Amino acid sequence: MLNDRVCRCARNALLREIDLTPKPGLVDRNNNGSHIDMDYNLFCISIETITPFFGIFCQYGRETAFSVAHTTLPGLREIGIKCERQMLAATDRVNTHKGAIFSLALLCCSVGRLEARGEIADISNVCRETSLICRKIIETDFHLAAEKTPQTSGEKIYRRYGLAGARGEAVSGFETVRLHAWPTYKTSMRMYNSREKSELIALICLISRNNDSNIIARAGLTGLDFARGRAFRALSILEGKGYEDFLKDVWAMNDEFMALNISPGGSADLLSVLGFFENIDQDISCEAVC
Ligand SMILES: CC(C)(COP(=O)(O)OP(=O)(O)OC[C@H]1O[C@@H](n2cnc3c(N)ncnc32)[C@H](O[C@H]2O[C@H](COP(=O)(O)OP(=O)(O)OP(=O)(O)O)[C@@H](O)[C@H]2O)[C@@H]1O)[C@@H](O)C(=O)NCCC(=O)NCCS
Ligand SMILES: Nc1ncnc2[nH]cnc12
Repeated sequence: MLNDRVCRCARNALLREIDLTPKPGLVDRNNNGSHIDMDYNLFCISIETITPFFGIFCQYGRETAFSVAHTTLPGLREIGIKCERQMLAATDRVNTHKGAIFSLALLCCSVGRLEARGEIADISNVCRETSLICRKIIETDFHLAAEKTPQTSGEKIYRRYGLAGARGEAVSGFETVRLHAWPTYKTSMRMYNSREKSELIALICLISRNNDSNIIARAGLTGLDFARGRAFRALSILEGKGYEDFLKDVWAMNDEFMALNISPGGSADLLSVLGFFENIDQDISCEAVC
């Protein structure tokens, strides 16, 4: 897959995420969720700003494909920090996609590494490669930096609760997406033949299972427990009463999350990861057929 196709896969995944409406507590086409500092247009500006970097992440993966995976993370992070800076410059310092940059950068780099070695860049291989790149990230970011004053939400949350947030998800090879949201999405696509309905069901599945550091940072473990339980309840409504009742309940969830300042930003990023999975899955099947 050419670097510009990888860029398109990542950009499309980010656009599908921001376009999905409703999304409890999150920015969408209808409202800004639990956010006073960002809206739909700002996310679109952010997406166009960071998109070119996904090709650079992929090219970096091609150039370091035969290096031991975890030794390439510092170099990838240097590019990621430049990308973050461009994002913050474009958004007047609002953090729209810090987590999405991290997750998608790893996936784009993994595509480059696999293709440079002549291996197929399917979901399973890309997730395994990402896990190998991040193999030492918990040790280096948290344990070796134990004396360092925690600066970010993730560092503070790990220090306090032992939950690894975005890093933990990457180390697991995006297990919450791979083992839960992606199968749920594929089943929903077969049942409803609707990408929008399937994306929303997958998002609620993610919220029900994800240890989202954004929720913890804003509403503590109590907020995380509430959000996960509330998402499970919406899924049980889907199973028991069907999609229309589920959708009504998700709109109610949005009001409840906003009242509690809950924003599942990490789950929104994992929905972008799911969109990236679908795009590379289709690209492979397309290449196979085309
Ligand atoms: C590796 C880093 C990204 C780690 O950053 P941090 O130490 O902060 O770690 P986390 O808090 O764990 O995660 C950072 C962001 O990742 C998203 N996230 C959270 N939990 C999960 C999860 N379980 N799975 C996946 N992703 C997760 C989340 O990002 C989204 O939410 C942000 C917007 O929400 P908001 O509440 O507005 O956030 P704030 O502005 O911080 O709060 P307010 O001030 O508004 O109240 C947005 O970022 C979304 O993307 C987490 O925020 C990082 O340290 C790093 O290394 N970056 C530089 C290197 C780099 O980019 N490398 C790329 C190649 S490796
Ligand atoms: N749609 C969204 N709303 C709020 N935070 C997010 N982080 C990633 N996507 C988001």
